[in-house]
Amino acid sequence: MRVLIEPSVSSVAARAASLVDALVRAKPACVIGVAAGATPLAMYALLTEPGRSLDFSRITVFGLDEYLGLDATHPGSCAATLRNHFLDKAGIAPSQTHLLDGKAQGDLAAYCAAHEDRISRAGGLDLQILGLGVNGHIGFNEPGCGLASRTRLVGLRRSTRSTNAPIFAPDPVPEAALTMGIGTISSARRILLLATGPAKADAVTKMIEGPVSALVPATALQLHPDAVVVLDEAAAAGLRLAQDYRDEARIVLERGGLGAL
Ligand SMILES: N[C@@H]1[C@@H](O)[C@H](O)[C@@H](COP(=O)(O)O)O[C@@H]1O
Repeated sequence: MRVLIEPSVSSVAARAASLVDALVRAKPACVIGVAAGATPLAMYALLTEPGRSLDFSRITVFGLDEYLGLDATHPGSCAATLRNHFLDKAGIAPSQTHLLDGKAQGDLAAYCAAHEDRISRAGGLDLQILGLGVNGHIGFNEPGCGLASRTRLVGLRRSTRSTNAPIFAPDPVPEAALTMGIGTISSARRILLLATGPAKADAVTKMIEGPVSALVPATALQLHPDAVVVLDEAAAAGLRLAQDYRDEARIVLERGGLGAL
C-alpha cells in the first residue's frame, strides 16, 4: 500500500486527480470504477476543469455502489452524484457508463452477476476509486462482509445509516444497497482511496496499520499489489508510522512517481 499524506483537503484532490489524469493520458480507453460520496468530488471537479483538457471519450466507467430503491434522479443516489459531479461534466456518455441501478427489480443476484460480467468483458478495472466509511467500509461492503465478495445485495449497518441520514432527511436512509464486492474491488489493477477529515482518522489507522479483518473491510487493501491511499493530515492523525509514509512517498515521488499503470 502506498500512503500519501497531503497537507490539505485540496491537495488530496490535486494529488488524486494527477494520478487519474496520468492513467487516462497513458491509456485513453481505460476502465475506471467510480465512487460517489463527498470525498472524491473535489477530485472530479479538478479532472473536469476545461483547462485540463482531459479526453474521456474512450473511457468506460463502472459504478461502485447504489442505494436500493432509489431512482437515478434521486438527489441522494450515487448515480445523481456521479452524473452531476463527474460524468456529465466530463462528457462521458451513457453508452460508456455502467452504474448500478437502485431500481433494479427481479433477480438481483443475476443483475449483480451481469455487472461483474460487463466489467470482465471490458477487460477488468484499470482503476477503482474509493472513499472510506467511518466504520471502515468501502463501497457498501460493511463490517462483517466477505473479503472475497462480489457485486451483490447488502444490508446497511445502523452506523452507516445514521452517518448518511443528513443526505436523506427527513426521509429514512434506505436499508439496502447494491455494491461491488471486496473481491471485485480487489481485482482492479490499481485502487485509489481518498480519505479526509478527522472523522475518518480511526478507520484510516485500522485500514493501514490494523490486522486484516472483515470487521474493517478496507483492510483488504493491505493485500492489494497496487493500492494508493491519499490522506489529509487530519485523516492521517492516528497513524503510528506517519513519518515513515511521508519519507517513503518523497523517495518514490522523487524517483519517477507511482507510474501510470
Ligand atoms: N457507500 C458510500 C461509499 O461509497 C463512500 O465512499 C463512503 C464515504 O463517503 P464520504 O466520502 O461521503 O465520507 O460512504 C458511503 O456510504
